[in-house]
Amino acid sequence: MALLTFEDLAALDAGDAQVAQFKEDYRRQGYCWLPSFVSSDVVQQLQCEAARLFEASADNSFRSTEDHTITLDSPSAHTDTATTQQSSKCLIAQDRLPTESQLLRLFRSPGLIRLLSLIIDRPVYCSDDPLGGVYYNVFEEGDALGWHFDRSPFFVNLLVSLPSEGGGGQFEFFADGRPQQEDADSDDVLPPVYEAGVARVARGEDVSKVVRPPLAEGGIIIFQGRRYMHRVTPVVGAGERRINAILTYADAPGFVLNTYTRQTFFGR
Ligand SMILES: O=C(O)CCC(=O)C(=O)O
Ligand SMILES: [Fe+2]
Repeated sequence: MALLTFEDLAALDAGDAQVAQFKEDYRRQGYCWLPSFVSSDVVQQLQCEAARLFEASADNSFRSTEDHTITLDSPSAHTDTATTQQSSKCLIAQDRLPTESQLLRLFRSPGLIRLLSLIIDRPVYCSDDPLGGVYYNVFEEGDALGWHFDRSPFFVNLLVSLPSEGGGGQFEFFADGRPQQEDADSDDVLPPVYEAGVARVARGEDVSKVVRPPLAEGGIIIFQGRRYMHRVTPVVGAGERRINAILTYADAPGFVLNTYTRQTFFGR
């Protein structure tokens, strides 16, 4: 596929073959990949910005370390301990970004919002959360995201800086998507047969359908995180770092995080 920059993509129309391909990828394989979404200059600016914020003050980021189930609940006495997952990472909240940040500009750009709406086939709006609208994730040695299903239907993830070869920090997902639920309220319940399958993957017993999309710095992955179980493998090696930015969009204006989520991931 020819590499399309942000400017090329922002100009695409609903009837464009490229948009149809992204839509089809997203629907059929659970994700679509926009390589080189931002130019290498912008990638470098974002790398510098994130590193500067991260290193300038411990107050600029918050480290969360959690044990959780694959549906992101707290493990209880009834949880199969072999499927309990560990996640740890540091987040740099949106309110720590300088007003002139390219990441803020990208997050709010009408071109990206329009493109997303076309790909996922419904209107999307920027999250209004002052901390969790758009934020950097920093994974250092030993950090990872355990296997999980997201609470929100999709995520938009810009890869800013990847560890070197062999340094881990790989995004992986289980190719069997969870069956679509008729009843939106039952969304957190996994059908028993399906649950047995994902438990084998979460226990590391079955990797036959684990997919590792080839991601690269500067690209964006739009992923159906509530339908497909996914993880980020541990970062391996002193000094290795993985930095990505999550851009949060909602199906209605005015979305904000609840107090619990803000406390857990941003510490305030
Ligand atoms: O950073 C990634 O590749 C995955 C992020 C993710 O799973 C999440 O934010 O829920
Ligand atoms: Fe996720």
